[in-house]
Amino acid sequence: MSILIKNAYIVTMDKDGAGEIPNGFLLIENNLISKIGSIDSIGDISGDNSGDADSISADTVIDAGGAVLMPGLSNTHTHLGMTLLRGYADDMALQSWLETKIWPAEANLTAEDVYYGSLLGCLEMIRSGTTAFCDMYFFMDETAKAVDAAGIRGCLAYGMIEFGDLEKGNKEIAMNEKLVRDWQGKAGGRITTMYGPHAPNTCCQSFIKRVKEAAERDGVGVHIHVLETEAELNYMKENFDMCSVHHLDAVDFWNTSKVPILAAHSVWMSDGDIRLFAEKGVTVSHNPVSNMKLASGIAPIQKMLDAGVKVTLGTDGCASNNNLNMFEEMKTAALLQKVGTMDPTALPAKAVVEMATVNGGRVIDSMTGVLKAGNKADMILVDTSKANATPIFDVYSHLVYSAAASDVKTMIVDGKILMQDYNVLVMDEKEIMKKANECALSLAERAKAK
Ligand SMILES: C[C@H]1O[C@@H](n2cnc3c(N)ncnc32)[C@H](O)[C@@H]1O
Ligand SMILES: [Zn+2]
Repeated sequence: MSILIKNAYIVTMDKDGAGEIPNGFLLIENNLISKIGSIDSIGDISGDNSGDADSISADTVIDAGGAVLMPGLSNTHTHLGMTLLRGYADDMALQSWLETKIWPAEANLTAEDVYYGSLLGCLEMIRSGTTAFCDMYFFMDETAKAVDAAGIRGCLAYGMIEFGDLEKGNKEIAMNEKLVRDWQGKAGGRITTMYGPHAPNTCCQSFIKRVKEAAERDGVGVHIHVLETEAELNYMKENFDMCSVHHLDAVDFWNTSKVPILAAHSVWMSDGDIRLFAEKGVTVSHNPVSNMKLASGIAPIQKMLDAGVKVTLGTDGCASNNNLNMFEEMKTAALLQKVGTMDPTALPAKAVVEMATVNGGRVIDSMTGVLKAGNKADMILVDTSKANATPIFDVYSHLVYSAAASDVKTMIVDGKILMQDYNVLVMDEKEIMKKANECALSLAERAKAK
């Protein structure tokens, strides 16, 4: 199978390579990018001198019509099944939101709920340009099945909460071990796994240490929430005389020499915490919309980037965002850093696009996030024949400040077309929305009845 995309404005995100290719073409063979270049210089790239893209043959030819062709976006922190709880409880602080609303509702979740919630999430991601995501939730077999069916890429962790209860901890770890055993590398490599200890204030230190050892044994990463709120910071200081980062550093948790660590939020980081994350090579998933909605605070992202921390972008779950829109997330990330530091030069547009593509891609699959020959064929076309795309002086500025998620018209993941010219080819949209809505209403009914 081969696909040729021509007449595209290619944003490769390849720092050492092509950069932007205004009149570009890209050839996909099976699941890989095999050629990429400028139509104007095609003789140099294809090896023949016929001078136009038509000289490259492909099973399918997509004329991009001047649209932006770029790496698919990576959403590095989600709880996909929570699409069912979109708008279930708003305008609250994290702790009371979790304890009085979200956890009681989640106690009623069924496998079917998470299956349809995950499919709905995949649909929303396809429509808004996200080709890959990192998840932490429950009934993860169901999310894996949804990812398999939808054709996107997912890095799945089971969300473990043990509150220092050894017996519960054993059960939780066994669930995550099973997820790794059953799904690591499945769906042609589109599904990978991680361990998901929920947070330093919901899992005890010795449990998190154990989880890290299991992850190292299995060769998969760890996805954890850390320093999301000031309340967490205060709780850790009161109970352990240390912040969450140092509390876990005491058991060498942040050491990434064997497996990667993905730290969601990292809002209440001290300068010392930032240095430690930079030294250890921890990746931070910044989730600005959720942080603003729950009034958790402003993560010092520009400081982290300056210190050399790897930073990616995520939406968090649909109950604290309340969508999976990475375009909205990119714009919010840029605006929040600027107003948070009172410096309009903080987090410029291109740095944000890097977070959402190169950096996020690297966490999920090292062969994604950049459009170059040899990488996996995960990409999107962003329509530029729109009022909000006229004119475009700078493509990164356009993508961050004026593009809309609904401008994404085509998506290819692992060499397969999932959406073409706004038509989703991999699922029955109406049916999935109907099923997910039924599950959501029934879940809310069950939660209320208790
Ligand atoms: C995996 C677990 O994480 C919870 N969860 C969802 N959103 C957040 C957040 N912003 N911070 C901490 N936990 C969260 C889910 O509701 C689930 O219980
Ligand atoms: Zn979260």
